[in-house]
Amino acid sequence: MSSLIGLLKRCHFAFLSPPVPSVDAEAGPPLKFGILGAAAIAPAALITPAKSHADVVVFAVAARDIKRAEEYAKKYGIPKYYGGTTGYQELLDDPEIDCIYNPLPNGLHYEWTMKALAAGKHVLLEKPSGDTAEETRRMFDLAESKGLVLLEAFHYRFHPAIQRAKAILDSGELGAIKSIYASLAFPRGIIGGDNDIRVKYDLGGGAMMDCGCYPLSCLRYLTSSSPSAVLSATAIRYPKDPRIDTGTTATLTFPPSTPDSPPIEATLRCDFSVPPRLGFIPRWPDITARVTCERGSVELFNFVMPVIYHSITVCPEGGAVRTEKAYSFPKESERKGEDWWSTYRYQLEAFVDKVRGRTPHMWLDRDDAVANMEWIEKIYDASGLGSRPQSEFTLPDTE
Ligand SMILES: NC(=O)C1=CN([C@@H]2O[C@H](COP(=O)(O)OP(=O)(O)OC[C@H]3O[C@@H](n4cnc5c(N)ncnc54)[C@H](OP(=O)(O)O)[C@@H]3O)[C@@H](O)[C@H]2O)C=CC1
Ligand SMILES: O=C1OC[C@@H](O)[C@H](O)[C@H]1O
Repeated sequence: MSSLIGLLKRCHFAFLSPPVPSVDAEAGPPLKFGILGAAAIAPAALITPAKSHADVVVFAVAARDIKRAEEYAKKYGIPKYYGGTTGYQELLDDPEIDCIYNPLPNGLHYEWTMKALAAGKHVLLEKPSGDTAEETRRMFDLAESKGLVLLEAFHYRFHPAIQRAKAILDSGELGAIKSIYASLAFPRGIIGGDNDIRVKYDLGGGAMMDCGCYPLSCLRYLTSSSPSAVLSATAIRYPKDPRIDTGTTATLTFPPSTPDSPPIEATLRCDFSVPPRLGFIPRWPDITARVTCERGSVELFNFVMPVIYHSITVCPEGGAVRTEKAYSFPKESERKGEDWWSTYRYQLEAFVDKVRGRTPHMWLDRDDAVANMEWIEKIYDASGLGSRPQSEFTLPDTE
């Protein structure tokens, strides 16, 4: 019962009504964020987390349709909105705005991140960072040349749960990693629909892009490396457009985790449309990272949305099985956070720290973002679907 109450409390504060910090009269003006597009993810990923961050104000939103922008701004208490064909650019040109949140479809990440950086704004960029690794390289080149912060929003990495799982692996308690499995798979009907950006090839759709980027990133994080090869990749093709995968399963190898151990065998699974068992029994989402080591195993259930509920099950060979939870960091680590902080709230803390010149508790850098895109492309190559189309956009003064 107490764990159910805990879950409800965490969800309430994380996604509905977070505690609002008191105003610090000494503090300077907060960072002003603008949102590109009236996107479905923005309330969870930025608007609500911002309410509990004293140094953040969601100041403006732009949508292609001004009415939609106005309604969205009103609904979420955003003071300013832009709309129409010039709305996105007007938002970027607003001199009051410091940071841009880019939750546009994947195929538009590159163009609008380049434009945002060119306008001198820091960018929190939704995952996956672009359609190709080349796009990702170019975005980071521009950010670096302008001294701006650019972060691929792999929010799960900022949460204590995944960091605890990695710390267990890194501690050596279980020995070298032998094999690893990571999955983000949803039952049919939760995500998608024929008009969803996820099934639009020209917008960078596909399950490997949308969901698969997480287990890939997770495999890379937990093994502290990138794959050495894709052994196999099988895509379930979307009947209405066979260039789109609604699910992909890939087997990969990773370099050995210790000098005298063999290469790691890895399996990645992603799916946004898992059919019901026997055609009618609904399935649970599979949001798991499972690692088998020389002397035991560790499994993190729900590495993507751990604030709702997660469990870290450690099975040391010959020892007692234990289950850990990590909703916040241990007190002695002096890291910021509360049990109800979502992955997005932890991420926002880090992003603001970086913009303010402080050292964030966790960061994902250029190499990480580029490597993830490279291996997404390699998995698509191996499944026969090929990369999503690279943007044809060129920024007038920089290319
Ligand atoms: N971090 C996370 O947990 C999640 C991240 N994401 C990522 O966020 C991004 C957006 O996802 P989501 O919010 O679900 O998507 P939505 O479809 O809700 O939002 C995308 C936005 O893009 C704008 N847009 C601009 N051009 C187009 C176009 N040609 N077709 C469609 N939309 C267009 C729309 O804005 P307008 O209002 O101007 O019409 C729309 O609001 C993706 O990159 C996705 O991978 C998604 C879900 C979860
Ligand atoms: O980023 C995401 O996280 C969870 C999924 O629901 C979603 O499709 C994806 O875009």
